[in-house]
Amino acid sequence: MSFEKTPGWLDWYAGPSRPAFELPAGAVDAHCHVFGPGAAFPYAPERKYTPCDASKEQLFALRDHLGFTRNVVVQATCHGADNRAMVDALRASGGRARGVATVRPEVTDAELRELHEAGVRGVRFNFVKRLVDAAPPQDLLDVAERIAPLGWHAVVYFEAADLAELRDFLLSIPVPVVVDHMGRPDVTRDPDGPGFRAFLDLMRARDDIWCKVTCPERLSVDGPPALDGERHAYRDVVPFARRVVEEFPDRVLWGTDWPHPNLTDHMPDDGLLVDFVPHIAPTAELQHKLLVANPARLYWPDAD
Ligand SMILES: O=C(O)c1cc(C(=O)O)oc(=O)c1
Repeated sequence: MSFEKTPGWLDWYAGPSRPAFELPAGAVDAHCHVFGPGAAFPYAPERKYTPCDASKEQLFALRDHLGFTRNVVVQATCHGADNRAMVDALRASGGRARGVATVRPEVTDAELRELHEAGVRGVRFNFVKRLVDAAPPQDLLDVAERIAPLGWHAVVYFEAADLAELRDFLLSIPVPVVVDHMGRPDVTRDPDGPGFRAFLDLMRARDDIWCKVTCPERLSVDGPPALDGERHAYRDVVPFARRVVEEFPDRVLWGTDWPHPNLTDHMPDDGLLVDFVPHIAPTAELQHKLLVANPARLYWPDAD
């Protein structure tokens, strides 16, 4: 099957630079995706965008180029609940990738076990309206009950404006919760103001809520973008991410978000994106927790 990508959609950046920041040994890119290729793994009929292809081989090449050891491949919404492309990447990784799946309430226990055996350790609940038609909360809670015995967690993606409405639901999820992209704060606001305080309060409400301090390229309003050798990209996002890293050093994760779905303004150089890390995690200890120890605890708890 051949697909035509959504107009205005930018392809991922080929030939990224090597980061100036040297990643610690064992670093995990804890948020990235594969797209298709569409000819082998067709995009879902219910998708809200059609991406360019971004294969597992290209993901693994980026991992090696940037200096990561492992990946967490998160099911992208363009594949709906068809996890085959993501699972194919996990199986090809030789144990160097774990996954987060999207499942429907009717998923069988045998299917969940098969996903587990492939390396899946979580499910994704998405509330971003431009990406999905959100499932009824009770369906999601039923799924969460089903995955609890497997030791999985729920990855949730929502907009800051929807947090007040979602808060009680999020707090009722009976497994650990990982919030994508800091709950998408409005970085033109004060990081000490009510909007981001509501997010930090959510993190404080349970000690098993984690946060991905990811996607500065999506959240930034005044850049400058991680392009053309820029060493201080996305400065407006730094106070938000750093706040989370410093208050919750043992519950933060970082990832590239490659291949950066739905960017229409600019496409970051992933090498320069890695150089964002020391701005938000300024000490070697914080960097090690963020990039190595935390993702290892969540995704490879049995590894030595
Ligand atoms: O903000 C986005 O557009 C976005 C989309 C997806 C997805 O389509 O799965 O995943 C992300 O992490 C971010």
